[in-house]
Amino acid sequence: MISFQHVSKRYIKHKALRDVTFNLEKGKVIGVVGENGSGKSTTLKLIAGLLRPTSGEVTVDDQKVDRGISRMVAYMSELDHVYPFFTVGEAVDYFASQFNDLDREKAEEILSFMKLRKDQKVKTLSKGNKGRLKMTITLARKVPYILLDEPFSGLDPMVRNAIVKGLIRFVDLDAQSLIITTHEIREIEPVLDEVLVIREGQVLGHELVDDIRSNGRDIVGWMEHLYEGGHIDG
Ligand SMILES: Nc1ncnc2c1ncn2[C@@H]1O[C@H](COP(=O)(O)OP(=O)(O)OP(=O)(O)O)[C@@H](O)[C@H]1O
Repeated sequence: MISFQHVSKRYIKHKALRDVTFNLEKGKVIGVVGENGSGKSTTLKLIAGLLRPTSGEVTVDDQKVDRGISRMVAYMSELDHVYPFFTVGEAVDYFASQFNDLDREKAEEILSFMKLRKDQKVKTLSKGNKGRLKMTITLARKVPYILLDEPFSGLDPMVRNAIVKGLIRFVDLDAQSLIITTHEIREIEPVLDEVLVIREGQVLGHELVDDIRSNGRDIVGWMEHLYEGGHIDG
């Protein structure tokens, strides 16, 4: 379980998260959604141990997050982090040398699903294909928590649905959780178990998708309702 207890994060002047408390259970696909600048990436970076909370505590499976957390958490950032002169195959080899939990067989399977060739140079890949490569490298790691920050940016809408479904195929929900920040709520809705809505650094809503549906709403309808009410919990 991932747990935030009264977590605040301040960047020099700006308070990106304000006294946030929530738990994310294991074995689920969780969407972290909200407007630009609401604090979604900051939340993921705190789980990945790339940032430290200004106050409060973040734990993963009861372990306080520190640098060693990379054994439990695979994080895919929004930014380019793959050396441009590598081929796709070399990029996979490089990350396999950095993370001994990277499953090469699975990486090959995902590359072929993503329609990437191992001899392609990273610098020649389109933005969408770079995104696919980053997703491949992250999803191929055998860790309990996989974090994807805006994985669909740059992907054309025609393939987005297929990629969303593929994501699930490559996650072992008996042993792994997938946590995704996204603005593409409608595309991701079919695979989500749980949604966490962040607004201006606070938790605006946190609900199981089944519970949202049993109230006769879809996620977008539920979010509209939340934003209208301006209800803050957590
Ligand atoms: N390194 C930084 N230094 C200063 N301010 C930052 C830094 N990173 C983020 N912020 C600010 O913190 C707030 C939350 O940023 P964050 O990136 O977590 O939002 P987000 O919800 O992921 O946004 P988006 O949907 O645009 O990616 C924003 O106001 C942002 O400008």
